[in-house]
Amino acid sequence: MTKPLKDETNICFGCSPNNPIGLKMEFEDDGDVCRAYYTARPEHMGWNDVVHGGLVATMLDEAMGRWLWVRNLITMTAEMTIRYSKPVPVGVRLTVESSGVSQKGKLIEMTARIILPDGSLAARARAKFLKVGPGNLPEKGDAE
Ligand SMILES: CCCCCCCC(=O)SCCNC(=O)CCNC(=O)[C@H](O)C(C)(C)COP(=O)(O)OP(=O)(O)OC[C@H]1O[C@@H](n2cnc3c(N)ncnc32)[C@H](O)[C@@H]1OP(=O)(O)O
Repeated sequence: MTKPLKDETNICFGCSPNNPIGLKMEFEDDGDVCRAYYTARPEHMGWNDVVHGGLVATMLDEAMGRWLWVRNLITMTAEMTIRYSKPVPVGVRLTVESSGVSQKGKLIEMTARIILPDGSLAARARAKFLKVGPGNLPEKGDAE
């Protein structure tokens, strides 16, 4: 298994509780989906109570990276496309979800989305991750 994410040497900007300026996202696995409930803070704002687009990308990247990490897939983000459909407000409970799409050799395609409290889709990402370590994408429905 990969290094535990709660390890005190983990200072990941997205998920570590040890990074004083990090997002501190907390994920749970729900079958084939990795999910975080996250409320962005005022310091995450671009302007006008809207979360900075780069941090929206970070949340999506983190969700996909996390999905892979807990499945022992050691990867790096190689490409990511984001559709920003609605402004993501600070101070509201967001649902950030990711799932695996496909694998071809070292290339793993992933998807992620941010859902607002009213159930509408605010942003979605498609990304390619390149494997830099062992492991393969589980078949759909495979339990952890
Ligand atoms: C819990 C943890 C959560 C973490 C979430 C955060 C994750 C991150 O943000 S990681 C940081 C951001 N990403 C990076 O810094 C990555 C920087 N890039 C790199 O290090 C390298 O380019 C890396 C590792 C992606 C690929 O390097 P390397 O293995 O040498 O790849 P390379 O030889 O160029 O390509 C391998 C194959 O993949 C293909 N490939 C590479 N990139 C792409 C792409 N974007 N799309 C399609 N194919 C690609 C190449 O064409 C090549 O194919 P083939 O073998 O058929 O010729």
